[in-house]
Amino acid sequence: MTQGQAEEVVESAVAPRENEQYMEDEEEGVNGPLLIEQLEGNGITAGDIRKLKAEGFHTIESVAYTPKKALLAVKGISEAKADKISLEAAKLVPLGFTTASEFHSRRSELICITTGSKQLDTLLGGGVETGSITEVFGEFRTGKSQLCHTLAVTCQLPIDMGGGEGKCLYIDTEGTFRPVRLVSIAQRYGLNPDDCLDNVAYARAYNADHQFQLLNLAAQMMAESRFSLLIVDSIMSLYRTDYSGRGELSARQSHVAKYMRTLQRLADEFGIAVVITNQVVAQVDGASAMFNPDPKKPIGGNIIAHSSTTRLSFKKGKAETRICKVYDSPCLPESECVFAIYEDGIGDPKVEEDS
Ligand SMILES: Nc1ncnc2c1ncn2[C@@H]1O[C@H](COP(=O)(O)OP(=O)(O)OP(=O)(O)O)[C@@H](O)[C@H]1O
Repeated sequence: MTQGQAEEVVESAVAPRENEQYMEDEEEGVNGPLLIEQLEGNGITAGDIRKLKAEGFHTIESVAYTPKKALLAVKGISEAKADKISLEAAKLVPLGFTTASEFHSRRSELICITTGSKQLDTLLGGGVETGSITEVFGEFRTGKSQLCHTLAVTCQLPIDMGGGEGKCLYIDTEGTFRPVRLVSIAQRYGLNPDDCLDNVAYARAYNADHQFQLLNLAAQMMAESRFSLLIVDSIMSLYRTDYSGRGELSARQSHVAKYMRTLQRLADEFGIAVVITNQVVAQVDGASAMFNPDPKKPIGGNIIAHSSTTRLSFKKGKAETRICKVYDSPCLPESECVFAIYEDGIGDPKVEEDS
């Protein structure tokens, strides 16, 4: 890439919220979510809006998608007011039936974010899909965090380069985020490393409750500027330490369910891709444990299984190579591919030259 091309890429990548295209989109009201302030009027006051925002409702979509019970839980919102808010939100956010063809055309507009590997992108039907949750699970050193680091950069690229033209929000529960990795990856794509780092909002989560509270802040930030990716690396590690033993299992799973539901809501509301990583444990039950010499399964049980849209299993390969298998997906076959981890992020394995 020439210096000129690189500058062009940097210019059109994310930070430019002021970018003309974004402004045009905003003026026409396309693409972005509807800000909660637009609900004011028709008996809904600025004070009501403030109360909703304090509880993490920053868009009209967020109130339209939430159950009435959650609106009633907002301090100072009466039953009549909750009904009014739901009614007004439903006028602006489509909640009814649509035809399959209209849904199909909407889905074809979904952006996929490149993983950095052509083979992995092909396996995923273009890359990591926006509007849904992708779970990546595998043993330690299988490249889960490396993929997250690569996506944190590629999500900032222009759409025609496989990006999402948005910033990244990175929730790190294990302290494995390394900004220096983003610098090398940014250089690979000709992005300015400083801009690239500025476009990643990073938070270290210290316990499961804090991990949840961060989503509230995330919603606020997403309402204020364009994000295309939210990463949680890794989803279950704090739950494993904060909830121990069978006695706390039910409380843990209900907290996880609420967390996953909020992630999906953010994906729907802001059209972002959500990527979560997960650990694995030895599988001691079932047929696969009998026939597989080293069976492993992701943790989090049915809650994680049902709320992740696409589930990918990572395994170690030779040297820097890793194997990705589609474990569960609503539209991808159960196939696999090989990718590799390099200093400049995820890529395709180098073809060995014949000697
Ligand atoms: N700068 C780099 N250049 C090339 N490979 C790297 C670099 N940094 C890390 N790796 C490779 O990435 C692998 C670690 O991957 P990653 O950190 O994504 O693991 P993980 O699957 O997230 O594991 P864990 O569950 O322990 O966090 C290591 O095997 C290492 O060889």
